Amino acid sequence: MYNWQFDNWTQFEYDTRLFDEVDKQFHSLAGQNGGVVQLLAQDEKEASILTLLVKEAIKTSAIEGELISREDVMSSIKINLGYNTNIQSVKDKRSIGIARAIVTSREYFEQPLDETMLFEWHKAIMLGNTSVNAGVWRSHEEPMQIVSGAIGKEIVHFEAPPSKNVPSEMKRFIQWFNETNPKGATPINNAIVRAGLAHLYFESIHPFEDGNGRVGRIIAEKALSQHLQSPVLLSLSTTISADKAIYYEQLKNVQLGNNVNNWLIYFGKVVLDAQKDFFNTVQFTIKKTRFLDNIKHLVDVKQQKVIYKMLQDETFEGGMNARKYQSITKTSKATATRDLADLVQKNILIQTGGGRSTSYYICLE
Ligand SMILES: Nc1ncnc2c1ncn2[C@@H]1O[C@H](COP(=O)(O)OP(=O)(O)OP(=O)(O)O)[C@@H](O)[C@H]1O
Repeated sequence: MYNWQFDNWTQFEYDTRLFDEVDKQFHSLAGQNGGVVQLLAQDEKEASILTLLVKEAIKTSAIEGELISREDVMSSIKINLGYNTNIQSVKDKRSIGIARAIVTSREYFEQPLDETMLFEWHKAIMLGNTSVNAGVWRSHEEPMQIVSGAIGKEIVHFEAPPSKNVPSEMKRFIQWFNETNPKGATPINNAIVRAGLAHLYFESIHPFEDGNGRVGRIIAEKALSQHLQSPVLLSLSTTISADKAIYYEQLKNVQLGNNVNNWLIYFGKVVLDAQKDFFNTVQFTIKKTRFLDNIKHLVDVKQQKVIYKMLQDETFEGGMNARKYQSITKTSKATATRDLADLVQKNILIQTGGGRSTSYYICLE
C-alpha cells in the first residue's frame, strides 16, 4: 500500500517538537542571509541573486538529466528579471521556460496557490518539449509509476493515484496549501514542516505527465517564502542534486505509511544546507566582482572574456589551457600561449603542471 491508499492519508503524522529547532535555525539563517544581501552594493546584490537563480534553474533541470546551457539560462533569467537582454540570443528555448517559472514563482510568492498558477508553471517548464501535454493534469489510463532499472527489469518504487482521481486530489491539495499558510484558516506555523509536507503531498499525487519534481520544488520554495514574507534565498535543487539518491530514497520510504518524521528531518537538513550554500555563494560572488573590478584595466578583451568564463562556468574546474583559450577567443595557438603567460605574469592566473598537462587557475585571493 502507498500513502494515498490509506483512508487518513492527508493526516500526516509527525512529532512537532522534533522540528522546533530546525525551524528556528531556518529563520535565523534567513535573517543572516537577508542581512548580508542588504549590505551588498547594488551590482554585488544583483550578481548574487542572479547566480542563485541560474544555479536553481540548471540544477532543477539537471536532476532529470535535461542539461541546458548555462549561457542560455543566464540570459533567460536576466530577461525575466527585466534586464535589457536580447531574447534572440537564447538558443535553447527550454531555458526561457524554466527561468520564467523560477522568477515568477518567487515574485508572486504571496499569492494563494491555484490551478492556473500550477498550469502556467508547468507550461513554462515544458516549453520546447512537444511530447508532454503541458498545462493540464495527466489523464492517461496507464498507472503513473516511479520506476528505475533497465527495460524489462524495472523496479516500481511508487505508484501515484489513478489519473481520474487527480482533479479532486489536487483541489484538496491546493486548499490544504492555502489553509496551512501562516495567514490561513488552519496555519502550520513551522516553515520546514509545511514546506516539507507540501513537497511530499504534491509528489504523492504526481499530477502531471512529467515535470512533477520541478513543480514540486517550486511549491516548497513558495511555502518557505510565505513563512519569511520574502522570496527565500536558497536553491533546494542545488542541494538536492548533490545527493539525488538520498532524495529518492527518502521519498520512497515515506510513501509506505503516514508517519513523515524521517522525511521532514531529511527535508529540514536540505533547507539548512541550501541556506548555507547561498551564504557561500554570496561570499564567492563578492570576491569575484571585486576581483573583476581590480583586474579590468590590466587585461585585453580576449583575456577578459576568458576570465569571465572561468569565473562563471563550473566546467572550468579542470582549469584553463591553451586549447580551451583558443576555442573561446577564436585565436591562434601562439596568441593563446602568449596571453596566458601574460596573465600569469600579472598574477591573475596561476600555472600548474607542464607541457601538455599545463593548466591555469584563477588567483582569487
Ligand atoms: N518514490 C517516490 N515517490 C514520489 N515521488 C517521487 C519518488 N521518487 C522520486 N519522486 C519525485 O518524482 C520526481 C520525478 O518525477 P517527474 O519525472 O514527473 O518530474 P521531473 O521534474 O520531470 O523530474 P526531475 O525532478 O527528475 O527533474 C522526482 O524529482 C521526485 O521529486
